[in-house]
Amino acid sequence: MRLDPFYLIVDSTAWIERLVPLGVKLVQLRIKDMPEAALRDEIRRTRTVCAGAGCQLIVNDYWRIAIDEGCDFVHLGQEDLADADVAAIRAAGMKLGISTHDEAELETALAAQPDYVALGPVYPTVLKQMKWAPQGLDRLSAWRKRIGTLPLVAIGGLTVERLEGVFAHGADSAAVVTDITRNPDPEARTRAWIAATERRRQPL
Ligand SMILES: Cc1ncc(COP(=O)(O)OP(=O)(O)O)c(N)n1
Ligand SMILES: Cc1nc(C(=O)O)sc1CCOP(=O)(O)O
Ligand SMILES: [Mg+2]
Repeated sequence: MRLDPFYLIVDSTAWIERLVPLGVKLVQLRIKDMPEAALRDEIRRTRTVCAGAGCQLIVNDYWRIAIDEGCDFVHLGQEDLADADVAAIRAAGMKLGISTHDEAELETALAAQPDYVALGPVYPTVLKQMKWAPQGLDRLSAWRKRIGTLPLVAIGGLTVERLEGVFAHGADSAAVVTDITRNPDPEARTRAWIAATERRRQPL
């Protein structure tokens, strides 16, 4: 499996309706603290938008709802994974991406036979408080050596200007939130990400 080199992460269908039509091919819906009925509605609407745009949707955290709604890819962190029924995720035919922040987490993730692993935060992030110091680029290279050809996602503090560094150190895909959503012109910044990753993009 190949991941698009530009991995957008947003917290609403509204963002997805706004940015996916620009040419985004890989997006994660990462919603926190929403009542279940509203969450289901967001996932359902996002799924429709992504299907129409030929964009791979990855649902963060809510693997049960993702199964119910016929989604085909979920992302889980280590705590999510500990509570999840990976066999049920697989039985539903879903792909699974897993977060890692240190070697022990990487071993736990690999034991679940994921479809990608994410390493973060590569750079400092302002999105959420992290208990890990920034990993740095050499850590990406170490992950690349350890995981062979398994897709590797870099996340945390990424910007257009930092892309070449993460790809040169072994990342297949670069995940981003605030460089786009807190940019004064999110559409222009999305186009800049698409352009900067164009030569690494392959048709889905
Ligand atoms: C691509 C990607 N990498 C890492 C994360 C973080 O997942 P997690 O550690 O479960 O934290 P939350 O995002 O759920 O707060 C991610 N979502 N996506
Ligand atoms: C959601 C998330 N997970 C991370 C991890 O390291 O697991 S870093 C992160 C935040 C990414 O946002 P930004 O691109 O704004 O830094
Ligand atoms: Mg999570």
